[in-house]
Amino acid sequence: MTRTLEKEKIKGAPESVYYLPDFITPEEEQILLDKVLSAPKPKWVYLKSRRLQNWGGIVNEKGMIAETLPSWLSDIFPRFQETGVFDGLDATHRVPNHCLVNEYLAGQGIMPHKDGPAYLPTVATISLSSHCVLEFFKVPEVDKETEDEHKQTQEPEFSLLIQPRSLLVLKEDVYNKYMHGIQEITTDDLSGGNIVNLAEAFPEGLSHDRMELERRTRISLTFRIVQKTLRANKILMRR
Ligand SMILES: O=C(O)CCC(=O)C(=O)O
Ligand SMILES: [Fe+2]
Repeated sequence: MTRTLEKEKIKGAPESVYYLPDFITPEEEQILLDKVLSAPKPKWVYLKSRRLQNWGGIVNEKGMIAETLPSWLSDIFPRFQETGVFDGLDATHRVPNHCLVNEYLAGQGIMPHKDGPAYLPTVATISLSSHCVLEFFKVPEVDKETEDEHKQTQEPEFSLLIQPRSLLVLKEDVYNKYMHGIQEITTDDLSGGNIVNLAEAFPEGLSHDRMELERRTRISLTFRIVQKTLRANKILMRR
């Protein structure tokens, strides 16, 4: 049965958040993990609390010098299309042209942030290997510096338990008006943080002895559409 985004709304979360458990199979998860982990060493960019790979090009303000995504990433596009992940965007932009791979060891995370105007406001994330808790903070329209100060003192407005093999889709309002982040901790307490999708994340039910979840290494694949792209040959000609 085809699952569509419309059926995957979460009670207690804004309209534009969708969570699809078991979007890929364990076999597909293993293939993706093997591909990520066998990428050439220079493909990894090391940050203080995670490492990442850019596929499709490097995004900057001027635009992205687009490279075709490898087939091990674009093989999932038909499933995105069946599910309607990128529907509603203008017709020239229905498939992602960029994939950011993030790897978090247990205890690593990402500061609350907005993904920003370089991308169209639909982002689709597939998770591999470990869960995480993604926290959402609503921000008034303020400049970047203020946002940074804002986050630490605030409780999240809502959180999502993101299980391995799931797909998370953030669109419109939640993309534009909320920041999202992952705390730098090794164990998640599922009874805190206002996690609104526990029923979806544990379809078989949640017993009390499972209120704490220990993190393992998590790899996430975040597919996005970069609006401004440049062709490599044009850049060379301008030099
Ligand atoms: O790993 C994730 O699920 C979130 C990644 C993220 O927010 C980003 O790269 O902008
Ligand atoms: Fe993000």
